[in-house]
Amino acid sequence: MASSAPDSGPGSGALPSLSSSLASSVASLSLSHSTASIDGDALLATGGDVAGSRALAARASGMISAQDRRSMNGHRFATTCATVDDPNHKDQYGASSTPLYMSATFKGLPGSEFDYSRSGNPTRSMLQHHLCQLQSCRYSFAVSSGMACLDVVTRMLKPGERIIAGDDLYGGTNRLLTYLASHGGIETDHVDTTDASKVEALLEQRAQDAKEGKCGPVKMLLLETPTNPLLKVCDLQRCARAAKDFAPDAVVVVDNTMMSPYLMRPLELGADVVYDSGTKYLSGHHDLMAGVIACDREDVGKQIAFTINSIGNALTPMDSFLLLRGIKTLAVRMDRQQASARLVARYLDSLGFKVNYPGLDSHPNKAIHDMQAAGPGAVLSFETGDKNLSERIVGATRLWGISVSFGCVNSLISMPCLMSHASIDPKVRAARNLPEDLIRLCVGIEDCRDLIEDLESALLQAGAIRPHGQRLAIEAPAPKAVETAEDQVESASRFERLAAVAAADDAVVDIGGVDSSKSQTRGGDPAEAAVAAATNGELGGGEPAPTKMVVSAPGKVILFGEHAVVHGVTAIAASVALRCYAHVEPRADAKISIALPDLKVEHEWELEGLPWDSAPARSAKAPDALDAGLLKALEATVGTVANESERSHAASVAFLYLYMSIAQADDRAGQAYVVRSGLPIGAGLGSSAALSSALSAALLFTKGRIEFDERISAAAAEQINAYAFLAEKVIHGNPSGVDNAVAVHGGALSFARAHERTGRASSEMRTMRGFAAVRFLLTDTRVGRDTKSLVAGVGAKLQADPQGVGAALQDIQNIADEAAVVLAGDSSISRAKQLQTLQALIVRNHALLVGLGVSHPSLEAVRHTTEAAGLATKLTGAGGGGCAVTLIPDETDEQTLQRLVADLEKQGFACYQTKVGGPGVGAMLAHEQHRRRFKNAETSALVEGLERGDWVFA
Ligand SMILES: Nc1ncnc2c1ncn2[C@@H]1O[C@H](COP(=O)(O)OP(=O)(O)OP(=O)(O)O)[C@@H](O)[C@H]1O
Ligand SMILES: C[C@@](O)(CCO)CC(=O)[O-]
Repeated sequence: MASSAPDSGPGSGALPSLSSSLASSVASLSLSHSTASIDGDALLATGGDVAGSRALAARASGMISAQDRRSMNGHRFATTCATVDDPNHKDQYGASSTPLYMSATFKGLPGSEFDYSRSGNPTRSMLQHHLCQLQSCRYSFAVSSGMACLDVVTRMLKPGERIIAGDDLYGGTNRLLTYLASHGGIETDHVDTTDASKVEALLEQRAQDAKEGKCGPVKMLLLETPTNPLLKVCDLQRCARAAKDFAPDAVVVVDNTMMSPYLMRPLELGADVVYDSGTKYLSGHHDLMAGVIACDREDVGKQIAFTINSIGNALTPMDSFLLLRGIKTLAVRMDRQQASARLVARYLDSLGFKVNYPGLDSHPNKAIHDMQAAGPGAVLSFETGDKNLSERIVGATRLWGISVSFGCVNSLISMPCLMSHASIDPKVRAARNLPEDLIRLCVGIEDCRDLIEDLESALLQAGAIRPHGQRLAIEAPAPKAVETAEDQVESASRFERLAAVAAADDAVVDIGGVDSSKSQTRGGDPAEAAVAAATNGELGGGEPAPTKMVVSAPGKVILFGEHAVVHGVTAIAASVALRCYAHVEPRADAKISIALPDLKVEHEWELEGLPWDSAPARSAKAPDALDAGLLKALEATVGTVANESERSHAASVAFLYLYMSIAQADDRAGQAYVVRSGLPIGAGLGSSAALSSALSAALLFTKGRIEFDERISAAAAEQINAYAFLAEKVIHGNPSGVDNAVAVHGGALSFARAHERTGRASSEMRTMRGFAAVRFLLTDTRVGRDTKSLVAGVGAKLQADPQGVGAALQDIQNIADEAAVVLAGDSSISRAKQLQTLQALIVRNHALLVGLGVSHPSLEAVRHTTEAAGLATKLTGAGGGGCAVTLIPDETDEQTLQRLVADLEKQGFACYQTKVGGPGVGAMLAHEQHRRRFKNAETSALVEGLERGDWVFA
């Protein structure tokens, strides 16, 4: 048999026993090749250059499969894994499992095999013997971690000597090498090891430098393939040969953790030392830390044995026991994990992500990898193009645990730049082309269908992909039932990948309220969002208030809880991709004007003619309630204008109310506002809240009440929202605040207002991450109605029948609670189940709204039509006409949808599918002194167009 690790006696520093057969010669024993042979290693005794001849044999025959390869004991690998048998350590009771010797010391006469566990422990000896069998080598050592392996092997070097290593190393490896340079005088040159010619050139260069006394000799070539996390592959044999040619004294060390001895044997490819983090595949369960070193060279083996005994980092008995147990299933685990990893890689690849995995034909060094390894392994990484998007994907997975490390039976997901490689300076990461958006996947043994399903739902939820046909033009293949993992991979064809920027726009935005640390608002339309980001990112405090700008805010769709939310019940709503735009610029005269082209109205007022006496006292915060005196005065001001429609009258009063609440009485600078709506007005999609939010933001910005900072800050958003709520009150009477909360914050949220009925003291908002991935069809009945009177109507009903209406409100609260669980985005409910539940809740909620008297025959017609197509519909917003919302399940094919839309349009309704969960209020500056700050051409062009007057608001 092969010997186990040479341990040494306590404190002696001398070489310890090689095996129990040599138990008598403990402290003074020296290693030799013959002792290894004596120890039963007949299979290994192939001559002086064992590793070299193995390498030749391996290359000549091409790599044999991982399953077929035989171990030194003649068995195939999986058999060897499961068969722990050390003839020199037979258990006295015939225990089937290796006993755990939890003993620091052993009694006995000098010369006994074991005396002190730092130097030797029976459980560890069994493990090391087993590792020799698995790795087909003579010397194996088990230490406390993978990093401990590197510590041990680098201790072979002296100050002044050098290391050459790859440039895509594990963060911990990098950290230790940096430490060695600063504290040990051992410098490392990093090189792109995927290009062997670069390794050769550097070795040659350093050999020359050393000869000329410019630097010390290279004493170690440290390789890792495939690398972690980019899965870059280097030609081990060619690099090892180059080391022998140019730096014959250097040891070639390979970190084989990604492959494990099952898939790759670097000793057979010319390496002198191989180490594995045993924490990973060897143990497989993430329940221990261990490192394993293998080598065949006696001189190196001796040095390693000396170091381990001296520094005392040999593996503990307990961890040795656990590692031995884990190793028994290495082959079966790896087969399963690798098979699943291949499928996951194919799935992501077919969605169009850049996937790094040597199992894919697209891998640039696949041929080299296939020559030296028996499989691609179970770690892969992919890029999304956007760090935030990656964070959302990682956060949205449920089965994939967010964790560093790999090799566990459970699947893991991580962002190396934030986790395992965070210790590498960001500049160094950038220089080494480590993408900040990289996501690493470490595939476990779960059912691959579940893994892909979970990944798919996270990608959907994060806005990285969407079902084909979410924009009506695209044909979507009908979904196939998922029976096999292959079916699951094919499900990728049902989705299209969203461009990174668009994806960021699609995604749900975190909102303030409950978690203020996440409170951020974003810019508006895609282009506008870019402008807002570019602009806001550049303007610090102290900048003059902008004078000319466009502000926009989105409408909303309420999925559950309209009307009830006015009375304290929770509503669930999300922003839609239709927006209201407010353009403001200075006027030369002391007048203020507003144009409302959608309602064909324009107003102009002398600033001095406004009822300033009724204006509220200036306060830092928006007042909670309307000032009845000011309202009355403004109604009179607006009311003097002839031909005013009721709608535009309300909007005009709301505008003046905001103006006088935000501007100072002594502010004589005139302003001209133009407001345009991309939303149908008064159709239940929150046009009034979008108008109120856009006007509130435009006034607060231009009057210097809030500043541009890094984006629109949480505090600024809160101000915008508070004033928008005032304007909503003017238009709406008794709004709950949900519409303006969505318009300002964007995203998707559950909202409950403060209300005495429920005893809630302040309003509550929570992000609903699961909303973004759900598809909706909005149908506008084109029946006009007025939210103010509908809300008032429900209020009157509640007063007349507190019990009956109270019960309905409670039912709606229950619906919202159930929906919140489904839409929170972190439940363990499958997507199909989620959509089914939502459909049932939609039906229930609509029935209750009918009971509240806010439906309309046109809405019932929409509902009947969609019901016939098997889809659930409810009114959305105030009802009484306006819009209905229909949930479109993933499996709805495009033809069915087109037929439904045609059917609805035939009845005179207007249909559109819409994205939900996009950004909230956004601002675009046209401020001369800031123009040079705009970052990209697209942004500058937009602003120039605005200034040239390309934007027509009439
Ligand atoms: N672009 C606009 N121009 C002028 N007034 C507008 C504009 N957008 C909204 N409004 C004002 O908002 C009112 C419509 O608000 P209302 O609350 O009745 O409907 P909504 O907000 O579209 O629907 P819901 O409140 O059900 O979501 C209009 O009567 C008008 O006063
Ligand atoms: C009907 C209602 O619930 C929604 C209007 O979009 C009123 C409100 O919440 O302000």
